[in-house]
Amino acid sequence: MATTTTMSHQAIGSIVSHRPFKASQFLKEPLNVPMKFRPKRFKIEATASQISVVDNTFLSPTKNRPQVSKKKSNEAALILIRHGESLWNEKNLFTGCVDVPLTQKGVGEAIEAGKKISNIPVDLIFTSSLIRAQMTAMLAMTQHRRKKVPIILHNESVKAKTWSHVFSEETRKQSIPVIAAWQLNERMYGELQGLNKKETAERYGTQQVHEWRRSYEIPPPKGESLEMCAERAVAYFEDNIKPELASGNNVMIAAHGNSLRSIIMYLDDLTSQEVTTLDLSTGVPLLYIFKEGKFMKRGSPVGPTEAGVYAYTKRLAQYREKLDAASQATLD
Ligand SMILES: O=C(O)[C@@H](CO)OP(=O)(O)O
Repeated sequence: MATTTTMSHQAIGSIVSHRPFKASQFLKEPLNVPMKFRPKRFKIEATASQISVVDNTFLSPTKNRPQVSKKKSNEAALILIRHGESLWNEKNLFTGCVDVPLTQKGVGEAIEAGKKISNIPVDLIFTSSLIRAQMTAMLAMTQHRRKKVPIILHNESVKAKTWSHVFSEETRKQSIPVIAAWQLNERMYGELQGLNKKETAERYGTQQVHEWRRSYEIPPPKGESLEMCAERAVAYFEDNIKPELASGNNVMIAAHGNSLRSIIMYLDDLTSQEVTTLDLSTGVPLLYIFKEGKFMKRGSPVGPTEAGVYAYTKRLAQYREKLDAASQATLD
C-alpha cells in the first residue's frame, strides 16, 4: 500500500461520484469540474444580507420540493448530528464512503439525539447520501414534538421527481424536505476502507495512522485528507445551506465525523492545528445560531427540557412555548 500525498480534485470528484445519486443534476454542474479553491483557514466573509444568490433551483418550491415558507427573521438554528454507531464503527473498521447501516445501539443514539433537539425548530434537513446519516436524521425526527414528516427529495431524474410529487399544499406544509448530498459524505478513506483500525495502527504505527485520521493535510493512502473533504463539504455548505439559514430557515445536518469536522472548522474558524484535536461522538447533536451573518456555537443540548437552550434566543423560547401550548391544548 503506497501513501499518496497528492490527489487531483478531478480524481476525488470521480471517485466520490461513483454513487448512482446524481447531485450534479440538482446542482446543474458536472461533478468532475475542479472544485473551487478554498483558503486553508476559512473565514465567514459575508453578512446575511451580502450572501450571494446561488443555484438553488433544486430547492425551489416549484421544483417538487415541500415548501419551506420564507421567513423574515435574520436568525436561524443550525443543528449538526454525526450519525449513530454503524456496524463498521462497532467492528472498528475504516468506513469512509462505504454505505453501512446503524447498529441497534446507533438506532438508540439517533433516537436520544432526537429527544435532545425535540423542542428546536427544523425546517430543512440535509444529509449525506449514506444510509447511516439518513437513518440518523429520520430516527431523530421521530422524536420531534412538531411531528412534521421528513420527506427525502428524489430529484435524481425527471421521473423520480414527478413520481414523488406531493399534490396537497397542506400536506407539504406538514413536511420537512430532506436533501441528500454526496458532498456531505464521510471522507473517502481510500485503501483503508474495510481495514481494522487497531490492526492498521499495529502495521503502520500509531503516529502514522493518527495523522491519516486526524491531520488536516495528510490524506490516507489514495483517500481524501480532511482538507480535500472540506473543499467539497464546506463548498456545499456555503452554496446550499448557508443561504437557507440566511433566509431564516432552521436546518439540521446529519453527516459524518470528518465531513462535520470540516464544517465545524469553518464555523468555529479553527486552524488546521486546532482541528486535529476535534473528535465527534456518534449521535451527539450540536447547536449553532446563525444571526447577522455569524455563527454562534451553543454546544450540545443536554436534554429537551434544558432551560438554557431556550434562553439562547427569544425565537427558540417562543417556539418551545408554542409547542408547550399545543401539547397542553391536546391534553385539555
Ligand atoms: O471510519 C470512518 O469512516 C471514520 C469515522 O468512523 O473513522 P475515523 O474516526 O478514523 O475518522
